[in-house]
Amino acid sequence: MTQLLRRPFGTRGEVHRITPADAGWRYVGFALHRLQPGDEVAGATGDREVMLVMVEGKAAITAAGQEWGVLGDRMSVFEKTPPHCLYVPGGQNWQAVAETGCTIAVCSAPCHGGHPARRIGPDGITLTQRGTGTNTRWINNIAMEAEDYCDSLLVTEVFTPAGNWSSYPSHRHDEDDFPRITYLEETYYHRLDPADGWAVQRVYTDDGALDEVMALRDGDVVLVPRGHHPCAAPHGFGLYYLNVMAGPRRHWRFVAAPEVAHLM
Ligand SMILES: O=C(O)C[C@@H](O)[C@H](O)C(=O)CO
Repeated sequence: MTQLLRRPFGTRGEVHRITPADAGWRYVGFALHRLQPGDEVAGATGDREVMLVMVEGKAAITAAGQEWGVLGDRMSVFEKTPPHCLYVPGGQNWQAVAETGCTIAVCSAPCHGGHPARRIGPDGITLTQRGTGTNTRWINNIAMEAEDYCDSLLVTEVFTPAGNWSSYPSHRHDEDDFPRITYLEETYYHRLDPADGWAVQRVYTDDGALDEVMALRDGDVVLVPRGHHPCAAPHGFGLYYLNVMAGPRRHWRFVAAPEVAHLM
């Protein structure tokens, strides 16, 4: 069975690489680069579209035959300011040269050639409250359904205050039966504040065939191939994550877990 919890495999350069082949699924790819000033990273999109997310720090970006200047602003995700991102369609090259220490996420999914390269954020991304009480969390929609920037990628950031839950009430999006539910694979890139903290994510199906409860550390990635996927941040530790979802259609429709359906 695919290992769902992925620790970073390095501290500089590429530290995560999730490919569909490695994950045992068909759509979502996720890589993460941690660069020092002057470091370079480059890629070719091929038959996939890519969303470059400046998670932290600044880098000069060239992509799709254009210079996009220095992208990035916040030096810590916990500043909670909106991210600078760049959408790069299939069949293009991209390159980033770090201006400061920086963390760049490369979110990818199959493309159909429908969208041009473009900057996304920080303008137009507004931190928005979702949920109430201890289920309050704060969302930066980078490219969800309402943002028609991509062929198949859905990308969002979530800030879960210490002591709260998110991706909750538990829900799944693992069947292709639109409009009731859509099939979307998903990755979570997790960060903790302070960084020596921890949080918890459970990935489980209604029949219990999949049921994993994972202790998350700063910088971990979790794969959600199916099932419900709630997160909890303990008192004292704020949780940030970057979600990437993709599937055969670009709609996020989910079904609640039976035990929490009344909370929806
Ligand atoms: O609402 C949240 O707390 C985050 C979720 O939207 C998350 O992106 C997810 O669970 C997607 O299915």
